[in-house]
Amino acid sequence: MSHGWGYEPTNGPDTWAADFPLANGPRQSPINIIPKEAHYDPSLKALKIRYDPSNTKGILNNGHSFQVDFVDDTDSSTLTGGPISGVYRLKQFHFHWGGSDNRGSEHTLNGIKFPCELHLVHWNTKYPSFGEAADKPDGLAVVGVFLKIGAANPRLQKVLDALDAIKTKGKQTTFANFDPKTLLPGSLDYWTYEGSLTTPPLLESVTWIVLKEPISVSPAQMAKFRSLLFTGDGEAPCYMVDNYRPPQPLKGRLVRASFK
Ligand SMILES: O=C1NC(=O)[C@@H](c2ccccc2)S1
Ligand SMILES: [Zn+2]
Repeated sequence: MSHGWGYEPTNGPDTWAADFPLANGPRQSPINIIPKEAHYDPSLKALKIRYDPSNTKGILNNGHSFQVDFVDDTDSSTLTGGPISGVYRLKQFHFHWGGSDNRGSEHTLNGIKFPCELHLVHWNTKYPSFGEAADKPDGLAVVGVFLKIGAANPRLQKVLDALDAIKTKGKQTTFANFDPKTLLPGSLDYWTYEGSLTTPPLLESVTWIVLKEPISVSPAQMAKFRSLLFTGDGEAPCYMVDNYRPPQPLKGRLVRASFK
């Protein structure tokens, strides 16, 4: 029985193409962002992000990361403006991180890896649901935020304090009234490019919006991320670390900047 995809040597990113041929597609993510090679586009609009904390539904260890899910049956938590047209609804946010502070992000900046990267996943309401949007070229928009080692980030703490209750794969717990906007940096300057999901099925449906300004995270807070397990109750424990896909070939794509 073939074990599912993951981030170990036997099932990690280098093995995904066997089951998910899109892995070698023309618009794969993440990428290495080289600011000097990005094209400033004055026609890019400012991001408009409006989240309703009461939409927070819960927090789950999905065996690859942990995610905070949101009620998405109305337009109360949305992303508009920026490089996208129409209204995209917030579905969930999650993170990718490393086993030590020198790695963990999916996107890199001039080849530099950050210890962690936040992804806020939104789907295009021109489609009836996330599931319907997920395989359309304009189906999803993910806002990526780099986390940089520094002072402890008080905005992260409520999320990290919930992790003790979801240590193993499949565990979920109540999590309410959280405003993901509090996790965003002061500047909403961004780079944008057309890409994909960074996990199988690697669908080429994501308009990526990567913020220029990182938010802070302390070494102790990073240790909290690393206390989670990839494995379920009763399985030999394997710490949830290095759950990131490395940068993929740009294949001629343009990376645009919303700022000079
Ligand atoms: O930005 C991304 N990060 C991930 O883990 C991928 C994903 C896959 C399915 C649902 C939501 C996100 S796409
Ligand atoms: Zn992600």
